[in-house]
Amino acid sequence: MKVFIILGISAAIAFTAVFFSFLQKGKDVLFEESEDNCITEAIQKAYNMVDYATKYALKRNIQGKGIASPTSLLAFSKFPEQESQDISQAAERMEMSIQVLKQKVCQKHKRSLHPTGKYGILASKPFTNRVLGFFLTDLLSADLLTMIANISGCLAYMLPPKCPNNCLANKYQLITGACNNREHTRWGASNTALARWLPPTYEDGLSQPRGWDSSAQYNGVQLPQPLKVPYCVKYSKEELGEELAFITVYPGFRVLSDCEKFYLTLKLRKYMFFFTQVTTNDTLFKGMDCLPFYRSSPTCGTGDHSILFGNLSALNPRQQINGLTSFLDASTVYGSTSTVESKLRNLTSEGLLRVNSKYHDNGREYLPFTDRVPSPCAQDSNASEDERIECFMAGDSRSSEVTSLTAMHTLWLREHNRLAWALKAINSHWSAETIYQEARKIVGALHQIITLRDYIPKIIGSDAFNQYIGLYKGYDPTVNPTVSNVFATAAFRFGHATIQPIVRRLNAQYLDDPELPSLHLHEVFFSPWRLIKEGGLDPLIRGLLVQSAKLQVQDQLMNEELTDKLFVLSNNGSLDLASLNLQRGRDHGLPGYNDWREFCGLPKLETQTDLNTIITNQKVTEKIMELYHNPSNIDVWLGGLVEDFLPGARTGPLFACLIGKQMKALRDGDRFWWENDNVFSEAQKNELKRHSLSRVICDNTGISDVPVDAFQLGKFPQDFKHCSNIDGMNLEAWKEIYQEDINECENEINPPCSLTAKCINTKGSYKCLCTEPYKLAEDGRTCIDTAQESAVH
Ligand code: HEM
Repeated sequence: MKVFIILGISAAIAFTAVFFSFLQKGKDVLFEESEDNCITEAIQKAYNMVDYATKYALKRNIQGKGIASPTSLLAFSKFPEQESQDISQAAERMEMSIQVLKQKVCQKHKRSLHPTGKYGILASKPFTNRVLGFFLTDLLSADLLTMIANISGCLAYMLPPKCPNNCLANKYQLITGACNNREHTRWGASNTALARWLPPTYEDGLSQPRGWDSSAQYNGVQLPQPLKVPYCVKYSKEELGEELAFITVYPGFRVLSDCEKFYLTLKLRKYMFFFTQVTTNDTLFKGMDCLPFYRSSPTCGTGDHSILFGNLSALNPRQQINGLTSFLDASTVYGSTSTVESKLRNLTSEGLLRVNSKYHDNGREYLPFTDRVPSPCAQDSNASEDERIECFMAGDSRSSEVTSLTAMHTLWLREHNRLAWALKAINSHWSAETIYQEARKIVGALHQIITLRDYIPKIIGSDAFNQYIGLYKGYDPTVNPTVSNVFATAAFRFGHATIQPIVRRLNAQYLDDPELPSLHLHEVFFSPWRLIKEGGLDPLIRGLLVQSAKLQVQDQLMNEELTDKLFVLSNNGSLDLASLNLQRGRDHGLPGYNDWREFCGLPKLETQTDLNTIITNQKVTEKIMELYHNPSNIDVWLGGLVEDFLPGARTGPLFACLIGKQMKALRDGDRFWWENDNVFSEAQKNELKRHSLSRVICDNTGISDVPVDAFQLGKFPQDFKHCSNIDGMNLEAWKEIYQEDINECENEINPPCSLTAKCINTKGSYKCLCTEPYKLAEDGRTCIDTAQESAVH
């Protein structure tokens, strides 16, 4: 005992000495370097700015009084949960410190500029001759740099997560998606950087978006302002329908939400408003100098502050955080962090998700309301002041963005609870945790099946599906499933061209209902009250089943509802989804259209004639060339969107390639993919395959007739089937044969182990153990002396 006390005291002394020397060193570094208070002031200033912005600016934006502006609504739908906020804030503090230090004239420390210096190397792409200021590592000591990293909290988020190695963690995906890959534990996890398939193109090589510097030239010309781009895609004519049902849009929406969400960066940096100046001709945005645009938050250790985490050769340009898990694991239903998950779960029930305690839909559940009140969702103008209907809460904060999307979120909440009840009925001995996890696992598998089997082939066509995705050959731990930046920021936003501007609500005969007239899209933005007070889920879902998705025509890509009226709840401003998409691509440093075509092995397009080989509508190519002058300058979202479709597809070759490659990575790099060995039993897999979105609708709404394939547009009644004829899974395959465990060791009459061995009971069996120097004999029940045994031999 004494030994331990002495050791303890020595350790304490040693620790204190190290601790104080560290503090002293830190103090020296901070205060000696900053006799003129230059550095400490700069850091302090940066921190104050970030903390102020976090506390007030964003909050004010989100919780303003009166009718919410489009920007507040966008902010609300992208508002990060606490854990993600902490990470974003750490990264912001770090980046802001560096920015302030860069701007601050620390003459005493400032060395001569490096005309071809370290930034010069970076700036070679595309601005070799730009002098971007003195290099910061020349100015700050390594100790101080590490200290800034530490103080900001960034270092902590760069360490690999600890992976639990217990039975539960091996059976069910962690809520954050971490540890799915045992070696690369952060692959696909929430709150990590989006993957880069091509190096980013920032103007300064690190973080400045293309087009920020209005004098910068690309292939001899300036890039067009994003607000000019709706000119190429916007239209206001009557709708053209296509042969897919409008509901096709919503799995897409779900996939995206499963995959990524960007956090708002703080409204501080001057290039917040980069390239969104409104020109005098923009009648739509009259009276506004610029459209607000929040940059996506950087991840720790990238962008301006990457210099802190390595030498120059390892410089790390700005990367963006993905707040959700990358995996198709239904994180839109369950959340991507344990904090959100525990808000969504009903922890006192048998594995259920929480439901709305105030409102019901003909006896069926609604999503619970958000706890971030008052939320910015629109209110019924006929309702009294105190009868507020807040935004809903789901695994993804965008669940209230459009009423039809809310309906789909609600459908999956109900499916989880339906499964949980059914599993409990089959396996009464299961704990609440097992029921919750098993139901979650099934819902995750259904998301995977519906996405990959029923949805993606219709989007990229069967040829591209076979080329880029193909048959499943098993889990490949070398594949990184992390969602790529180009997928999130460009390719998967093809969906914005498939949105109908009208939302229909239909009665049980699938006819327009005079009580529930059709609505314009802008009338259903952030309006959960419409769901609750205007007929619930069923009329909306019927509308999605018989209304066609919008046909994508090259000169009619995005309706005015999305370009002129995005998130408009009153006349206090507007957003435009087309320019947001473009700006986002530049904010994320996406290379241009031709770079991505080359990445996919598609020929580079040099001239308008080349463009016309893949975009048959010449008026469109003319407009594009008028804006961009050179095909290489085209922003990838626009270029990919206007390409002619592949046969049987809803995208052209570029987006088919990018979506296909992403889907393959999401499938092959997922250890918990439903088809992987030992994730489900063979019997369970066979049952899962029988299920479909149509069945989910039948089981969770009052709708009695549906098409067999919910995505294929059909006419009622001839193309519809009664729900009793729609196939679905039989949960008996999840029945666990439970036998009460018999403790064999208690059998005194016929003891399983000899008297020399110790008997240990195990589930369904027993073990006989011997202690040294004895070992178990071949009969498995007697202990023999090893010394005697070797003497005999
Ligand atoms: C009425 C329907 C829709 C509306 C109002 C809508 C609106 C938005 C908005 C405002 C953003 C954020 C823009 C930014 O600041 O960068 C966004 C992002 C995105 N949208 Fe849509 N969208 C809709 C449907 C879809 C569909 C059908 C798809 C795909 C099939 C899709 C794919 C994406 C993707 C991949 C992102 C980026 C990821 C994210 O921010 O979560 N959207 N959408």
